[in-house]
Amino acid sequence: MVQPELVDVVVLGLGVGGEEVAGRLTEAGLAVVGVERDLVGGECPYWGCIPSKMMIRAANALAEARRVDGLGGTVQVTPDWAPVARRIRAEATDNWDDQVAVQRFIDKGGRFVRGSGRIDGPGRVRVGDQIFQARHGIVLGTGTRPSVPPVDGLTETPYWTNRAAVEVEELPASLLVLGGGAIGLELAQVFARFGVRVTVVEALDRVLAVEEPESSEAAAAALRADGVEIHTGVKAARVEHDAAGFTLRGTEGEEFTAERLLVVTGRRAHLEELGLDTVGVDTSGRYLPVDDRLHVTDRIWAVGDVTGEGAFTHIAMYQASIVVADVLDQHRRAAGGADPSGTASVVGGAVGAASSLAATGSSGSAGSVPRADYRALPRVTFTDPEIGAVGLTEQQARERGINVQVGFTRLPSSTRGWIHRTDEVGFIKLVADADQGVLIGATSVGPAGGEVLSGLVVAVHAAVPLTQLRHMIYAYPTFHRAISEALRDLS
Ligand SMILES: Cc1cc2nc3c(=O)[nH]c(=O)nc-3n(C[C@H](O)[C@H](O)[C@H](O)COP(=O)(O)OP(=O)(O)OC[C@H]3O[C@@H](n4cnc5c(N)ncnc54)[C@H](O)[C@@H]3O)c2cc1C
Ligand SMILES: NC(=O)c1ccc[n+]([C@@H]2O[C@H](COP(=O)([O-])OP(=O)(O)OC[C@H]3O[C@@H](n4cnc5c(N)ncnc54)[C@H](O)[C@@H]3O)[C@@H](O)[C@H]2O)c1
Repeated sequence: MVQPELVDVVVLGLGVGGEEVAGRLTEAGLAVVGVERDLVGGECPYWGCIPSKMMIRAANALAEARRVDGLGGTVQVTPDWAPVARRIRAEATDNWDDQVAVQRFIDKGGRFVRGSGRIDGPGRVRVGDQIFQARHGIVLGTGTRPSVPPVDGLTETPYWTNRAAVEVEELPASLLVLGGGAIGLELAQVFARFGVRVTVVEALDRVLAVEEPESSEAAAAALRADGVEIHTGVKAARVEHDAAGFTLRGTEGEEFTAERLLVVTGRRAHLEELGLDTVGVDTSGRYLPVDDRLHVTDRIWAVGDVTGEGAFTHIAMYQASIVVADVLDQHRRAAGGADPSGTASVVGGAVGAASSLAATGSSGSAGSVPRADYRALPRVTFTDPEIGAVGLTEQQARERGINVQVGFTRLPSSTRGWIHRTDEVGFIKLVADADQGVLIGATSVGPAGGEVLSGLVVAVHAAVPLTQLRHMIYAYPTFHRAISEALRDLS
């Protein structure tokens, strides 16, 4: 029988959230074991946010160059994927090697274990034949994997997920994109701008259906302008693959063909793999429900995509800071002024520092542990135009029975939009709670929609009174000045 190693905390999954928790707790002097089966950093740096935004940056540069005609001369644009693929390998992913990230954690004093971890009773984690007993508890940052719909024939075909799309070195002539959400739209536009014939097939009646209907329209219009074919309301029935490529058939007899098929129909947490049954946690849901300090149950926390609070890197980081504060608070209480690391084994040289933390009392009391608050959750879909949103959509607000006011303005009718020649693209939409006199949601679509959003996030987060927002000075002629127009339109 293998003896368990006694440590302070085990972090299972070192993606965005887990890496942050493990690193900061280690820096604070706790004995931390970080377990990762794939690459330290997770989806975002290797197959998600960062490489996809490098692709978008390149595609937008092509699109911007094409806009020179009629504004300042003529430009002949010849797309070339090679520099994009090179940049993703060399600058973003180190050819999908996480050695630097692993070493960073070890240098902080953490103990790194490569492998698939599983909970094995209270406070206990098993990785292969190693067992760790965590004195303070376990943090789950195990993320999600692509959710592949049960379409006849699909799993037998060599379809792409986001990983293959990011790793591609030679572009196909044509691409079918199943799923018109954030990933589908961002990647569809990139590939279209590099000359790929792209078709998006979406089951719902509009793309980007989680956002305002006006956002869906703007995204669809922009992609169509780039040559993307968009089909909504299609229920995929069957997928076939042969030497010529893929055929996707819909339940109404629709037929779409392309050289490659990219499946981006959402993500799924694989809770059944985590051994949560050994601690009495129900895993029948889609995600792992957590309270506002990210507790799943006693001494088990979760961060990031696995919590289902929003699949965004900024959510994982936000939640990580709360977990770090909560674990340190628990650690200090457990120490009771004595050397708290005395009962834990020496892990990666971390021993001893925990007592200095207890002595300085630097992390505040239980009352100071911040609580998670998602009212002002920002989202940005990095299509061109960017689609930024915060808080509730109009429909969500109405469904909650709020006395809603809506303000809307089109960017092309603002001075900056007109100068910039945004054509028919871009708008600001505000959703206000008329009784409270504050904004509870907003959408900003335009060339810098994600950046313009920041002021609106502050307004929703801090519940800035509408009277204050109306009496603010908005620089002329900026894109964000359109917010003052939308405020005037609130009714
Ligand atoms: C194409 C794409 C583009 C995106 N763009 C953006 C963007 O622009 N902005 C944004 O905010 N978000 C974006 N996201 C979402 C973002 O990548 C995720 O929200 C983020 O990665 C979540 O971090 P996480 O730590 O929860 O999970 P992950 O990053 O998924 O990490 C979880 C880690 O846990 C490991 N793991 C799982 N189970 C175990 C186990 N049992 N034992 C050991 N290790 C385990 C996995 O190997 C993985 O490394 C994008 C995602 C994709 C796919
Ligand atoms: N810019 C960003 O912040 C960014 C970018 C990419 C991804 N992400 C995150 O990653 C998450 C996952 O992205 P995603 O695009 O895979 O998921 P998503 O849930 O955003 O979109 C999936 C889309 O696929 C559709 N769909 C589902 N089943 C289908 C089927 N059988 N046939 C056709 N369409 C189907 C859904 O209706 C939906 O529109 C997002 O929720 C987002 O939080 C964020």
